[in-house]
Amino acid sequence: MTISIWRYSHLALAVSSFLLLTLASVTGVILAFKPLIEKNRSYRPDDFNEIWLSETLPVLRKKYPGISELSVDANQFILVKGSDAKGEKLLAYVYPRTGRILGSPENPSEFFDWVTALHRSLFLHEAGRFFVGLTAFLLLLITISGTILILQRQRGLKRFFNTIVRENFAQYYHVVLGRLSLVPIFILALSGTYLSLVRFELVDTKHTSVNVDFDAIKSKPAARDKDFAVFQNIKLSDVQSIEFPFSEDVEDYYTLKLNDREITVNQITGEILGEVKYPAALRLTELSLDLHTGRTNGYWAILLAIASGNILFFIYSGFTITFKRRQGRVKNRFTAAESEFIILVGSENGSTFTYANAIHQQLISSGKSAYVTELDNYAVFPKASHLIVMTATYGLGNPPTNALKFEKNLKKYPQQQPVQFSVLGFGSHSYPDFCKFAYEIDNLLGQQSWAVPVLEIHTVNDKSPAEFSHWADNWSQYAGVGLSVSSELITARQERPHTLTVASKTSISGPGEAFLIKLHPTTRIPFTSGDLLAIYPADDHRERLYSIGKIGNYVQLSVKLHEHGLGSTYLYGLKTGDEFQARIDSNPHFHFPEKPKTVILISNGTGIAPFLGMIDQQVADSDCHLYCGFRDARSFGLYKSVLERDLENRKLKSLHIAYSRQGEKQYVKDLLARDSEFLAQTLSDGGTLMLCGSLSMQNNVVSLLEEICSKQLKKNVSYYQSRGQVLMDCY
Ligand SMILES: Cc1cc2nc3c(=O)[nH]c(=O)nc-3n(C[C@H](O)[C@H](O)[C@H](O)COP(=O)(O)O)c2cc1C
Repeated sequence: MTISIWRYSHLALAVSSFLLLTLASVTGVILAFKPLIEKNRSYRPDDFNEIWLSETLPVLRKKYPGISELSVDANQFILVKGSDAKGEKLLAYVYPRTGRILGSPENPSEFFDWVTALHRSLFLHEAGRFFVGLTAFLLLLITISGTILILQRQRGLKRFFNTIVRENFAQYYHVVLGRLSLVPIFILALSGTYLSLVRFELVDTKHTSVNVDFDAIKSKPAARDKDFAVFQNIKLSDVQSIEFPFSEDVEDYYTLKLNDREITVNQITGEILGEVKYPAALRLTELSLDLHTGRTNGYWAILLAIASGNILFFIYSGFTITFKRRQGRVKNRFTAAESEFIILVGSENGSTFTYANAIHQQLISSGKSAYVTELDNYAVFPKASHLIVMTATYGLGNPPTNALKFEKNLKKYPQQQPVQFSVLGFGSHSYPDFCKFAYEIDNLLGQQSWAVPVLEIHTVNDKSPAEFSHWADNWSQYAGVGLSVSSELITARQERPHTLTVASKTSISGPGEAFLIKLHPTTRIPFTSGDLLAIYPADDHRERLYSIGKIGNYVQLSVKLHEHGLGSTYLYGLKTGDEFQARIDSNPHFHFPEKPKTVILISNGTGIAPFLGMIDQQVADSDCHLYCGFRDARSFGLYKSVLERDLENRKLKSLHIAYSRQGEKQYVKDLLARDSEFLAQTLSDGGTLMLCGSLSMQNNVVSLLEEICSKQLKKNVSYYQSRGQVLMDCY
């Protein structure tokens, strides 16, 4: 069953029972102190477990000839009733071996009686008892659904006690304490439910008393009571109560109510006159009482008090979690049908809605029609020009509960006009399948004919505001929609702290061609290949990002000159020795693997830029392969000599080039299809694939990889993406 059903059941049960549960828990905590206070009076003989009836009954009867009854209470205090040697009323706790009086029973505490009545029946008699019983049963179901939720969260029994990822205080302690108090709460709930069933006679605990055949009672052979075999074989610890013979007449006998049966004993001969075993249900009732009240064991009583206290905490933390989840819900001003910007959210605990709402509000305040909804509400959006998907990942890289139907709906409702999309994954590196569901959605959208990627997928680790604002900056640039920088979540990032000097630049004959530009940071800045250079060509808010190849200590960019291109025209206009202000952003998700196995670099066009740096940073005999696509041999010419040298130096193990406008007219995807077995082997051996270039190349390559992975590895690409084995930085 899916996580949602269990979660909703857990919540529904908690909602329906929380008032009574609060009352039962508060009174439960108080009542747990009752046995502790009672046990504090020490009338329990130290050798309680060692005393045989033959060692105590004759002594007591001799000392108190008028004794009528002996009972052993839950505290293992021995109470005798009747009259003493002087004929006075006897009601006292005694030491059973000597009959010495230890103390008298105190009047029951009015306070505890009051709390007990409240706990058992809410002072509402039978109706109250029914509701209390029902609450115990609901608690049992809450415990079961809670256990299943923990099992799902921890991905199985083996990892049940593994570390819990701390999302927030309420969530963390709800699970941590839930795991610890699971057993006592389960026992409390089960025993409480059972006792209610007994109370309403839905469980049959009746038993018949022993039938004594008076005609068969013998008065011979007489024996001394201390020699009775039956007394020599029963310990005081097995006894609930004993009725003494009323007189010395042979027809009066002992009645022994033991823990598991009742027997009657001839007082002259010691012969057993009759025996009745209690039904299992009655024994279970006693056990339930012991377990539910902690009356027989002080440590258990303390544990019950803690568990009851925990229930109160679960009520608080459970509702806090639910409240947080609901907090993020959205109020839309526009309908889905009239909105240009559609924001789809996949969220389990609501935090992703906070980010979606921030973007929604900014779009609305800049005069756009925007609509936020859950991923499952995906449909045809007739006016949409932009689709933003923000989604969390749960469990084994699964969708959150409000995104389960998305894939089906996506196939069912193709958009009728081109829609630009961008996917932002929310996740945590504490889980092995980092943002896996977001990768899946990005790949799925990439395969839709109407969907036009605006940006490479971005991810946000542990709700990092910096990563979120990085995406927001990029999206706003590429989608051409200004997002106000006043939002708390989206920080303005137009700082240009780094000064760079142009060290060299290659020449081209005109727009459409690519050039290499080498820049030298004037101060020492830690950076590496795959990081990004942000420039502000018009000295305003407009930012252009370029992927860096680190060559020695130089920042090398490979740039295609676009006619009227803001960034490329600016960069091509720079001369050797010129200085300008920019910013180098670390881009760790696209760094060369630290402990590389086989690494396959895949690019088209100027996407080769970071790879030139990565290859340059290798040592000889590295297991690094480059698959790159160009229009023709001329466009490859810019990189030819460097790559041939890298091959010679064995920094690059193999080079595969596809020309799209020359010879066989191949794309990089065709080369990869040819070497599909090598790709599959690399992934299954833990190697890495890195993609840089155009988003359309990325889409083609991802669909090919999807095919290779499902056929040869029986996995989705997103599986490898979420494990950092398929890295992409496309634009
Ligand atoms: C039980 C649980 C399982 C999670 N599983 C994953 C996971 O497999 N991969 C991942 O990247 N993040 C995982 N996360 C992290 C969430 O996706 C991340 O915290 C996200 O920001 C939560 O968004 P939400 O509050 O909108 O649901 C998990 C979080 C929890 C509590």
